[in-house]
Amino acid sequence: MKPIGIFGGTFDPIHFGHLRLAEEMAEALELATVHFIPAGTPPHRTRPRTDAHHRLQMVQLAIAGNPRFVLDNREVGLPRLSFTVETLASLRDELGTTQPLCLLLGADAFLGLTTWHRWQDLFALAHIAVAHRPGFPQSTWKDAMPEVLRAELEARMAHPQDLTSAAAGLLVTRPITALDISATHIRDTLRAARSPRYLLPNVVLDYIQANQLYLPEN
Ligand SMILES: Nc1ncnc2c1ncn2[C@@H]1O[C@H](COP(=O)(O)OP(=O)(O)OP(=O)(O)O)[C@@H](O)[C@H]1O
Ligand SMILES: O=C(O)c1ccc[n+]([C@@H]2O[C@H](COP(=O)([O-])O)[C@@H](O)[C@H]2O)c1
Repeated sequence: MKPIGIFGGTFDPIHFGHLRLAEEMAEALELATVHFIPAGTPPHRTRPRTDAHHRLQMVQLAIAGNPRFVLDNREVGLPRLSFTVETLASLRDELGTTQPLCLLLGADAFLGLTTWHRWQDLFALAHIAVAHRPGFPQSTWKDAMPEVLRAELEARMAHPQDLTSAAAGLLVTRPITALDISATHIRDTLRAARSPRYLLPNVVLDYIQANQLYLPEN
């Protein structure tokens, strides 16, 4: 059974770094689908400045036309913090115990994994696939990673083709096209009244402009 990719993010706004990660991981790991799950109230950072309905809409516009990409709004409706372990548990309840699930993370998110709520339980619910990200070269991961996470990496390291052999519990790391794009940079660019064109899809930029998001005073 092909794995289903789970890709959570604040997506404030979604950009080509996110979309290439999802596309290249879907191809390399032969994912059936990738579920984009915008965070409601993320546990680890200040509340996103942009309303969830705008972030959902921008993801919807960005992934339209890609038959493998799906928008999943289960986190934004939550009246509380959205913890990934709970999101994966709810997906597991829906999809059954045998369906391989694969949580997609950029390297920066992976390096912070031990700070996540019940992080060690994540491996019982899904595989984890880590994409390289500019600024976080793999040669520095070992030093940047707590010893407990390094032990998990060594014990669980697998190849993409192994992900169909179990429903959860394996770790893969993949180089992807290095795009040094961040939502922070896009927000800063817009607030400075400069153009972020070609860092994100035109439909998303059109939406941002039509809805006057990321203005200098916001
Ligand atoms: N350019 C990129 N290359 C690889 N992974 C990325 C890239 N941008 C984001 N990601 C990954 O996508 C996921 C969601 O990221 P997020 O929505 O926080 O985007 P961001 O650009 O890092 O945002 P911000 O600048 O607001 O922190 C995370 O796992 C993150 O590591
Ligand atoms: O569950 C947690 O404790 C947890 C802590 C930090 C981040 N996450 C999730 O990781 C994903 C990427 O986060 P971010 O900040 O890079 O957008 C997003 O889905 C967050 O909800 C989850």
